[in-house]
Amino acid sequence: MALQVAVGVVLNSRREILLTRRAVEVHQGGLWEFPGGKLEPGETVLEALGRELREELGIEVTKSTPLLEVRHDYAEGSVLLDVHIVWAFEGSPQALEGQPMAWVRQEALDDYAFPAANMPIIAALREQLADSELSRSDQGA
Ligand SMILES: Nc1nc2c([nH]c(=O)n2[C@@H]2O[C@H](COP(=O)(O)OP(=O)(O)OP(=O)(O)O)[C@@H](O)[C@H]2O)c(=O)[nH]1
Ligand SMILES: [Mg+2]
Repeated sequence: MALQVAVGVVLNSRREILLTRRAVEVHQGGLWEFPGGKLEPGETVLEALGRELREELGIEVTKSTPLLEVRHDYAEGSVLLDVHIVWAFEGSPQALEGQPMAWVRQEALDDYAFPAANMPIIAALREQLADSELSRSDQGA
């Protein structure tokens, strides 16, 4: 069975994307990722997302929407990434686990090295952001 993982694409008011870098010694170490982590027994994806972002960044998610689910088979085992866009949160994100952190514009995501499972996330995110920009300009925002 695939390891279930809750993943958050956290956006700020400038529509920049929060990336953190995985520690060198862990699975997919040294690569950039979206914050998140494994579901604990009995937890829903949204509960896990809230807990992981609280633990890793010290923020409270106040608005999120599902983006996509990605299954990927690594040599070490399969993961099922349940990815949500975090449109709003309380608090100011800090790298509480000492991980490097960066706010990155969508156009600059190609400059960062991600785990292989993340490629479809970035494609879906770009579509979603393009759609939300269109609806924002429709509303004169
Ligand atoms: N958080 C996160 N995990 C990802 C991403 N892409 C990806 O393949 N993964 C994989 O998902 C798995 C679980 O993520 P994790 O290591 O963050 O889990 P966690 O926070 O619960 O870790 P812990 O065991 O240190 O508590 C890892 O095997 C990781 O390589 C991503 O963008 N974000
Ligand atoms: Mg994690």
